[in-house]
Amino acid sequence: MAVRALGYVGLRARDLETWAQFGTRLLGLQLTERTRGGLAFRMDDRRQRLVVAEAEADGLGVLGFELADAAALEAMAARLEAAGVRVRAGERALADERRVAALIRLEDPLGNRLELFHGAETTDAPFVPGRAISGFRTGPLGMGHAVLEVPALAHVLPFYRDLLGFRVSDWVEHPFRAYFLHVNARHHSLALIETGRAGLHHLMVELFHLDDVGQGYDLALAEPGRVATTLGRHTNDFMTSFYARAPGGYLFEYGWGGRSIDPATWTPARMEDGPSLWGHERHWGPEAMRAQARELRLRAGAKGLRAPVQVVEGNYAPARGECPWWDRLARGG
Ligand SMILES: Cc1ccc(O)c(O)c1CC[C@@H]1C(=O)CC[C@]2(C)C(=O)CC[C@@H]12
Ligand SMILES: [Fe+2]
Repeated sequence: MAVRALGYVGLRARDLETWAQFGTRLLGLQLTERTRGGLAFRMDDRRQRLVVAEAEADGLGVLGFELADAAALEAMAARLEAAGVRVRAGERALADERRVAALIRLEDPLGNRLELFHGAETTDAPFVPGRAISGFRTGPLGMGHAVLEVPALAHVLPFYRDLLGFRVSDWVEHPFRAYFLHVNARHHSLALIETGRAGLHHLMVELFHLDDVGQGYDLALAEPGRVATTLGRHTNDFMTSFYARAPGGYLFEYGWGGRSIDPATWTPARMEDGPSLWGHERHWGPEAMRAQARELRLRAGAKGLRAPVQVVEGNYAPARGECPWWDRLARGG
């Protein structure tokens, strides 16, 4: 019955052309369709991962959460209805448009549209990215994560946690309140930040290679106002990322190196070390960055005393036999 992954996302945009450029040239998505007053993008072997519909206002259209099969979907629909949530069957035409076998439609307590589905269509046609990237880390981890701004956590958290079955990875109390929720080995597929507003804060997509993120950062830096934060690494999911302003006001987090958790043994904990090991500073442009350098140096020094992030063979740590001193000192070989 449980939600397995963030399967797809629908956005609403006033200017499709600008979005098409952003999606392909910066993010590296494959634009597959420009019809029905909208855009469709691929990220992997799925026929479709992101759709952008032409609309009066920019923002979130729908979050598509994936369940295992028809039985799981049916059980979830029954559970939601029993709890008093209005659930509508997705029409055949909508399922076709989403390229899934079946779906149900509902709204979260804030009115954000959700679709629960199973049976996403895949294709053997190769993924052709919009710029030269190695590819997106998806599969069982889903397409990435979504972060929603909420006026009050108390009105929304019980819905996702207790009804839809999302599990808490960790939470923050200062300087803002936020909850990070998982449904698979991705540290969070959904997060809720209490800002007093309602809406989409950001979407995160994860790349296979750090170079994809670094080159994306270079491209974003070349456009005035595109970069919202500097490159940085998060304390909770270890994601190395930067945030880009998408056309429409919300952000896209472009990341690499996120940890995989084991949901069976994970224990939720309060985050105490701030959002980032380093970086993720508000980006002001080159002039202001130079002026801010002293403060950044001090902050980097303070953060540098922290314990290292999880050591993963061949990734954060050299592979066995590759670096003798590491084998001796860190591995105790
Ligand atoms: C804290 C955190 C951990 C992992 C994430 O994937 C993630 O997006 C975050 C949120 C980071 C951070 C925030 O919560 C407040 C608003 C911030 C400062 C931004 O404007 C960009 C980064 C955001
Ligand atoms: Fe994020």
